[in-house]
Amino acid sequence: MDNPWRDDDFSASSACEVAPYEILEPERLAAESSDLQTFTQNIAEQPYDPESWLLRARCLRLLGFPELALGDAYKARLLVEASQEKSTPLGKKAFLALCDKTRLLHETDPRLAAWKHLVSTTALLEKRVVAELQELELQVWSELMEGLMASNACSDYLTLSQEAVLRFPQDAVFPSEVLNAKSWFKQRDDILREQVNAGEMSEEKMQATLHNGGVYPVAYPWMREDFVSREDSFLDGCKKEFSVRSTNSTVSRSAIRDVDEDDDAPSSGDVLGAFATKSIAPADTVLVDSTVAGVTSSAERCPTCCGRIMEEILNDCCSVPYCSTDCSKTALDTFHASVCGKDFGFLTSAAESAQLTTDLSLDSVLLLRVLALSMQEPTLHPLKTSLLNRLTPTYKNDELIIFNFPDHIVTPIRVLGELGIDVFANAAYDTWVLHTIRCRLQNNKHGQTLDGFPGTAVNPLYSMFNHSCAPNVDWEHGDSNSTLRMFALRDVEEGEELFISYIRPLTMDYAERQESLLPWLGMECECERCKAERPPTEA
Ligand SMILES: C[S@@+](CC[C@H](N)C(=O)[O-])C[C@H]1O[C@@H](n2cnc3c(N)ncnc32)[C@H](O)[C@@H]1O
Repeated sequence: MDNPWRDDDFSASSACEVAPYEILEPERLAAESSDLQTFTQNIAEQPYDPESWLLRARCLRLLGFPELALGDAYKARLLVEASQEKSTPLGKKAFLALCDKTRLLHETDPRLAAWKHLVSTTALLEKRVVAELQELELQVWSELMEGLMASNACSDYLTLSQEAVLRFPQDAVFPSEVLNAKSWFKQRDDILREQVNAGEMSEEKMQATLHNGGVYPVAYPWMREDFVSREDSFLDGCKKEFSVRSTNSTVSRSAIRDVDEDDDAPSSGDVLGAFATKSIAPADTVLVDSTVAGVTSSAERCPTCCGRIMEEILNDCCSVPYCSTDCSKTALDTFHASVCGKDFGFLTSAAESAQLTTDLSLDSVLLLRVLALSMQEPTLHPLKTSLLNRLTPTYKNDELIIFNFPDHIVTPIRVLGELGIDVFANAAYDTWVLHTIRCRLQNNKHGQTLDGFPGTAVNPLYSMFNHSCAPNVDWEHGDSNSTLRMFALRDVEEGEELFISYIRPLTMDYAERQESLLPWLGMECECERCKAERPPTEA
């Protein structure tokens, strides 16, 4: 966020259905984006001052990024609550930060000169800060509610406003927030119920929509170019990975998203795909791809490959069992050191009750794995580490990415804390980084059910395959682990792009396929079958 703001293709993530976001007028935008840099700088200098986080939260919401505003407002809340207790190291640091700031302001701001006597002794200063904290706390809760509204998190808004009324019974405003939230929730419930009754929406989707908010996945305007697209060196490295795993395929630039029909030039954009390097016969293996980050609902499977553990293999450091010496070594080399001895029971016990591969509790365990992997490449920014650097999100997307406060703000911040990352002082794991990681995972992970246990995984080479509604490749994995075998569905010629299908069943008609694919593609499917079936008005 301390990088200069890229004005060119800035779009907001806010998608509030009750008060749609409007991009600020240029002058206001310039002022807020400059404030954003100032607040970011203030946070870098004094990360434990809750007020700086609150100010930046407000600024981020006004700029159209409520999911980030909520991250900052939640950090402000944690700091306020800790400093009210003062018993923890965090509380002491936060209280001290506020005391220092208050004293300095009274010493240097001419408008406060007349009030200097109010902070002239330590006891007076502390009394003043305690009063400021009460005021700050109310502002933080109000900001959280604003953020929840702007991120469409109607259900969380209702819960938080009800909590606010209990926590601040004297406050005159919070009861009206509850009324607002209830009326919004009912309105949403009625609209969705009508869609279910009309057969336009499944009951399952209705419940997810009712209880979750959503934001547009966007490239944040302060992101460096190499966070938005991958360098050529990545392509070279990925070609080498293919050459180890496959005798008949490689990765190269794909023209799948080049919608300009007259342009015959190879794609210059950052869109890659898998290609046959020789002819491939039906059922022949294209490649075998082991998972780098796979999780299941069972705590009893191998942490590395999600396989069954027939004979327990242990490392020297702790009693976590693996299914093989390869897996125990991979764990040590790539992620285990970051989690060893730490308690993530709150995540794994939630995941154990997952019924579907899309359960958000599985996503949280996957996020933990990905963070643990990135921490073992400490010299790189998390978004540049070997797994995350390869994954692309879909930014040009009219479809919202699910967002809710417990799963996407509270849990990730707790996970980072358990991993030993100071979420206040370590900007490398700021909320925009976490949210970008989520968008990348969302676009590249796949569901897996092993021996009846639902799970989710990212397989590094599989994630390079584009989609076609008439695929020439399919993939399978047994119950034994998350390793995927990709195989040809028909004769494939040398040089042909290799496509899998992201959706099932492929018997769906054109419109149904587009709807199912939108979350992944963010545009109409550009495969040959869809191009041929596209209704003439849209061609
Ligand atoms: C799993 S990734 C595939 C590899 C990706 N092309 C890359 O460069 O890393 C999925 C993304 O590829 C693009 N894509 C794949 N199939 C597509 C299709 N049929 N039409 C348009 N875009 C497609 C979309 O941007 C999608 O979000």
